[in-house]
Amino acid sequence: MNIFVINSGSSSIKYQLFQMPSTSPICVGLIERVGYGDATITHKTYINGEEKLINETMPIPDYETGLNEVNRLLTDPEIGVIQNTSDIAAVGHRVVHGGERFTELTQITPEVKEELKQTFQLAPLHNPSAYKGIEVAEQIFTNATQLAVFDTAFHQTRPAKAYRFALPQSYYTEHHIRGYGFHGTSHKYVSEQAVAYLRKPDAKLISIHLGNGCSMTAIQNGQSLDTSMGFGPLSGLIMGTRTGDIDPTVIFYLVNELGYDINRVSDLVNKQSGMLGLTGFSDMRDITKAIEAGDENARLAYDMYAYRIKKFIGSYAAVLNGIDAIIFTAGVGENDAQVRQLACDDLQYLNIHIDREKNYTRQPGIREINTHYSPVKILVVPTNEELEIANQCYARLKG
Ligand SMILES: Nc1ncnc2c1ncn2[C@@H]1O[C@H](COP(=O)(O)OP(=O)(O)O)[C@@H](O)[C@H]1O
Ligand SMILES: CC(=O)OP(=O)(O)O
Ligand SMILES: [Mg+2]
Repeated sequence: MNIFVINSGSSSIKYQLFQMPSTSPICVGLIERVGYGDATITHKTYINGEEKLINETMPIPDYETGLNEVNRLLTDPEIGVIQNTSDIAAVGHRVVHGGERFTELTQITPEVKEELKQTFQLAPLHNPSAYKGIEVAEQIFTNATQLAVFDTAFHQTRPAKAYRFALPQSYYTEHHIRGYGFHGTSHKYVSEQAVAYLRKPDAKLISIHLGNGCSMTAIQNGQSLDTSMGFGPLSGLIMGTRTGDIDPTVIFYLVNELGYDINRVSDLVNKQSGMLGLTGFSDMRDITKAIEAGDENARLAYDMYAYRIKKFIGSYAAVLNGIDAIIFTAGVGENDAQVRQLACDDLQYLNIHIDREKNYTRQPGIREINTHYSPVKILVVPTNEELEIANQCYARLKG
């Protein structure tokens, strides 16, 4: 059975085609810079043990164009991996925000789509593009079962004391205003990998997902106890273009004193802030280059980014009453040794000892970067949200 997974992000589309139940990827792809004239497609296929790589740069104005390009590559007579789009049994969609309504994997129906539209305001960078991905996939993969896997689902186990806000009761009961938490599919996947690696099902884990969006989760017995993102994917850590935690008084000031309307505030805190606002770059590789070139703003932004992570490590050590392992994952977490170093340095009090040499040595797969005497393990665990989604979809189809 073939399952196709689409992970529509704020400016990227990640996709993978899996042969199930073996979980072998038949094709893995990434489109970056959707919405720009110079979008790039990286499309890899794996057939009979042979890997082929296709790189293309072209204008991709929207998600529909992007997914049609993916369809073209999948079914191309020469390099295609499927003969016909009906060879795909299911399409799994990553949907970032499920609100209170969607707490587990859900088959997409016209009613579900209507309800998904109600979530656009809650995750404006993500849910509209996921919705678009669903609409296009329904047109391309007409015979496939369309399933949605929500980032918020894994965080359903959090206790009320962790997810409730200190607003009057009715804001929760009538308007469902509460913390939801995101990147759940990734936190679930990497924490399960870590549990298997440690051979400790009740491990106390702090999972640190550092991609474009960034979040941290405290996990025990495979369950999320607390997480740094809230009502929408905006709070907590400093991110590529999002502020993370800021004092809400700033927003009153922008509106009342500087005359901003609320859409401008939303654009500012979601799209113009974070590392982009501080340095002019949202990609950590560009920021590292700027630091090497002596850019003081980039240095400060980088220190702020790591400092915020360190503060959450301390906070979640308290939530968990101890730590067995810290997990770094996603684009920055897996690749940026200096961020890991700064976030874990000087935490001896919490029994965290990072090994500089191991940290800076690159290796594929799960790896341990703590010193041999460190009571707390520090792990780099590559995430694979698409594989986690494919596994969940397969389990549902098998009944
Ligand atoms: N070698 C690297 N060094 C530092 N940062 C990297 C490296 N490779 C990727 N990144 C960072 O990873 C980010 C993307 O991570 P990813 O997990 O793919 O995010 P998302 O899924 O949110 O798009 C990029 O913005 C970039 O900052
Ligand atoms: C929820 C979220 O921020 O997702 P991403 O990191 O893919 O932007
Ligand atoms: Mg991501």
